[in-house]
Amino acid sequence: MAAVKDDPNERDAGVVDEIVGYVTSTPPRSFFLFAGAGSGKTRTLVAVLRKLTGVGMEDAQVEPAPAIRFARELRARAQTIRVITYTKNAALVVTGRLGTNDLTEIATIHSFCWDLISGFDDDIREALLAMNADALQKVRDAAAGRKNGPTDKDKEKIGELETKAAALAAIPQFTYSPDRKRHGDGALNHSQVLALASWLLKQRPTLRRILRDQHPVILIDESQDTMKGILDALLEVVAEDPSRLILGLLGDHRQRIYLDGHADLSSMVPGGWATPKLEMNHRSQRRIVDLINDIWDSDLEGRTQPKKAVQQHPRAEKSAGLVRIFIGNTSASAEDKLRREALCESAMQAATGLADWKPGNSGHKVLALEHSLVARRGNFLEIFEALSLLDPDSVRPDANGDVSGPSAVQMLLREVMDLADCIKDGGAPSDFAVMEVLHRYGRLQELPEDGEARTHLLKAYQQAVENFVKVCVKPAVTVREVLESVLQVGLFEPDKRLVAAFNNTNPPPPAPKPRQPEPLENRLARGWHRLLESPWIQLRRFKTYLSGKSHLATHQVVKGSEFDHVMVVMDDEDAAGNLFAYDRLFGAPLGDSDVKNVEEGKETSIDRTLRLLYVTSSRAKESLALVLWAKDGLKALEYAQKSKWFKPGEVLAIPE
Ligand SMILES: Nc1ncnc2c1ncn2[C@@H]1O[C@H](COP(=O)(O)OP(=O)(O)OP(=O)(O)O)[C@@H](O)[C@H]1O
Repeated sequence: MAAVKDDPNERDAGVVDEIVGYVTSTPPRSFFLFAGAGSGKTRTLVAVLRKLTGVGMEDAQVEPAPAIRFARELRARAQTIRVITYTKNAALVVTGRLGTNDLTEIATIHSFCWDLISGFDDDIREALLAMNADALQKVRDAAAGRKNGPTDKDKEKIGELETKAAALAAIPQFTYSPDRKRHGDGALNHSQVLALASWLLKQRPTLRRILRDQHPVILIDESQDTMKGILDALLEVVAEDPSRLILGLLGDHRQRIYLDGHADLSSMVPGGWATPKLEMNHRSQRRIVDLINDIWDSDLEGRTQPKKAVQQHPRAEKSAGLVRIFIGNTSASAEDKLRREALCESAMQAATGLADWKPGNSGHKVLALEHSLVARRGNFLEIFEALSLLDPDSVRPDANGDVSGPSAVQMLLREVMDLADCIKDGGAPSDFAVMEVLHRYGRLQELPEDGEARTHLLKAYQQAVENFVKVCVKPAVTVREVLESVLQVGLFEPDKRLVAAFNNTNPPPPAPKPRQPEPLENRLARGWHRLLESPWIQLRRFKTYLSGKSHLATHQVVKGSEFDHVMVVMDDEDAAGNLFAYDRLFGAPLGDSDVKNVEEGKETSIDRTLRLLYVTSSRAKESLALVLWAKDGLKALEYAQKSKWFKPGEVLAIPE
């Protein structure tokens, strides 16, 4: 026992038992676990679940009696502990580490909410009708308030909502269609399911009772980003009978990056709750842990969020780490920025002596603020822009890994790409590999029964594959050229929209003027044209990016991940929108809306950007390069040199 107590790496060793104690004590206590970056939340969560359920603890020497009793009661009452994660991936990680455990259910908030409400079709209908009636009332009130009476738009909206009410009243059954594959009146999407669950939890005592009867403990990971509405509803259920439902919130307010979450969850935690804390950062070297502590602890003009937080400690053996910040003027051209960012990577290679930092090497992760900035850095901007015109929602990878590109181009991204994978180093692919791909997509199963026709088609396939290989290895080959070899004999089954676009020889319509609306068909026509004329190689790069395997990512998507070496590119000029403003963390004056928000005590761009910088910087285990393209590079450089965030020698100009 003494050894654990004296070991600085074990300063959080008692937290698991502390939490188990809160859950199993009489009366039990809900809790908020302050768990900072790299503090081992998942490990803590898994250890708590093991102890509470006894599953996976069979070899443990002494099992505390209250925990044994608690597990026995769960089983006797057919109850489970419910764990809500932020992403599907996080649910898989927790399930994987926990192993088979019939006393826990781990899933995302959407699954949790749907499990809770599915089957209650009458209640769902009533809730949807009530929400629709609220929306209708708002539009009617606004229309009634107009000097010249309701506008045509008001009338149209009122008509739409009335029609929707009639349609809702006629739906017998509701389903959840998260992947947007099922359509129809009764198909509910992500946000509807969340809104319905919080509405029903607030309005239906029976549902609250069912929840308590099924799950006496609900643990929510990443609670700082969990949708406000659901969290509020659950807090109300707990307040109604604190001994029958225990809520355990795991979170780090410094890492809140989505606007769905509560602005300051930690200060909303009810008085009687326990607030255990994890103080270790097991992930990063000391230099990085010191930096993120200092980032959070800074007094910046325009900051409204409190500095309240647990100071983190690195592991004893992680006493090193390297940090650099490179600063230049954002007026540099896009090409110049890319070239000079590569010089920053080389400078990191020289400073660390590691080939992982070689420009373009996948040993380090490059983070840009926006997907199109990533696409430019990854050299797939043309494809990215073309596909964004076709379906903007399907091209931006999210933390769930659910995004797979526009549905009309799936054949290119899956079948054709898999066939291209058979070509090794420009040589002819093996017949076996090609057959395997054709089989995977059902093409061999669909061959005609008749022997002659079958042989004929197989020969045509063979010829098409030969043409395909020849085209693919050509430098600068376009998507159109590659597609031609596939479409000629119908090697795979294409989407009708893809074929129509391929056969369309009309020139594309011109791009609209900035901020002018564009008819959908024009946008699609431009997207198709651009896609077909783009370099084929870019489609591969785009696919790698979508799958999360690229060495490039956006700032937001890497939440929860960790990498040995990280480069964070900060460029307000390039990033559309004014939610974030890195310049202002380095001495640039506040914007008008910031000044107004400070006066009103509301969140500012400084608050949001500071949290994002906290998240990105804390992903690095060994070394971290911050690259700032500032409006006034010289001023920002001077500011950074004086800032307590950096040590002498860490602040450099971006090499020319
Ligand atoms: N008790 C521990 N001893 C040693 N290593 C640990 C311990 N707990 C966690 N780690 C390691 O530290 C790293 C960070 O852990 P983890 O990813 O679970 O942190 P986290 O709390 O989820 O962080 P974040 O909120 O920043 O994503 C991982 O590599 C993990 O394996």
